[in-house]
Amino acid sequence: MESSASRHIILASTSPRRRELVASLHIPFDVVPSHADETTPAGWTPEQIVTELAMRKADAVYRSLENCDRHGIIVGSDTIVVRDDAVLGKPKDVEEAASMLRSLQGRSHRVYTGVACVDSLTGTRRVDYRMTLVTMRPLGEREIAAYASSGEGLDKAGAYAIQGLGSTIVTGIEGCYFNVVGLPLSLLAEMLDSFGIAVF
Ligand SMILES: Cc1cn([C@H]2C[C@H](O)[C@@H](COP(=O)(O)OP(=O)(O)OP(=O)(O)O)O2)c(=O)[nH]c1=O
Repeated sequence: MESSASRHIILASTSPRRRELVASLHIPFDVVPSHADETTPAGWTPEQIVTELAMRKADAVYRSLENCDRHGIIVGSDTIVVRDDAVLGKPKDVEEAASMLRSLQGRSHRVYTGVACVDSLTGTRRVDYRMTLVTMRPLGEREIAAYASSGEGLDKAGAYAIQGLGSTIVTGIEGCYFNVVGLPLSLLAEMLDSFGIAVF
């Protein structure tokens, strides 16, 4: 069996943000969306949720590529927003987006992203996560309604995008910015290094 995958990433994601972030590493990559089931049992901790879902996404692609000659490190990732003990995923509509924003404004919350890497040749796997603390300024009802209906947060955990118009409502972060956007690049680089792939 060959020891490690070639210098190539297979991104198990439909997210255009993750694609852009991986591109910034200048490592050749391609994208294979995973469509893994993203439900988890009640009572799981944020760390459990993001590490399990990141691995589910990478593993679904690993299994779909069996007996195929595409090789590389398969990368799966999952992001959630946690307010007190409530886990916020992506809102289902503008109304739910508004209610998420109402609960996040004027305070801090945590953003967790899990990252899983699976070597397509050996099946060797690793998973880890990062957490970033994000503070949002107070928002009035009119602002909440206007931002929610802009649609920017509809496909994002917590119903906002720090990298977009959401940048104007976030007043501070503690931790990795890229973790909030969906892929902590310093963690990914560390994990790739452990598979023998140096970023530079
Ligand atoms: C909080 C926040 C989240 N997000 C995004 C990152 C993730 O793409 C998304 C959370 O959904 P995920 O389920 O983690 O990912 P996804 O469905 O977009 O893509 P895939 O599962 O195919 O990889 O929210 C931002 O882009 N900006 C932000 O500020």
